[in-house]
Amino acid sequence: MDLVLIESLGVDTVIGVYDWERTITQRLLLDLELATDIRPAAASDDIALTLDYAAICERIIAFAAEHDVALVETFAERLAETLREEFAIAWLRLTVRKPGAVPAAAAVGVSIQRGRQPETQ
Ligand SMILES: Nc1nc2c(c(=O)[nH]1)N=C([C@H](O)[C@@H](O)CO)CN2
Repeated sequence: MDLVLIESLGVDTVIGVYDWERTITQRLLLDLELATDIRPAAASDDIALTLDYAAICERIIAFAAEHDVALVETFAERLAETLREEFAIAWLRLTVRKPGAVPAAAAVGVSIQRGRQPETQ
């Protein structure tokens, strides 16, 4: 299985369960592993035949700016659904970290996998 990677993408969004969190934006850090067969793009050197990580980052940043939820779980689930609808992603692992939410921890968050993991060839 081939993966397109996005590591530590910083996005700003309104997120949190407490009243004070409804009045500010907070930064989330996202890691994504996106399954796709990279061989057609590699053979032709054509961006149209792979997942364009720049376009996906841009979409994620816009998604974060226009959404407002309480839980990181909700953010992760809705983002994964949106990306799978809009891009040809067979399977993804999405990790959402909320740095500073718990002062004693470097970050807290969730990691989800959605879709069908392609067979390794
Ligand atoms: N499993 C979760 N636990 C908590 C969340 C969350 O989104 N998922 N959120 C909070 C608060 O918003 C916290 O991040 C504020 O510091 C608490 N627990």
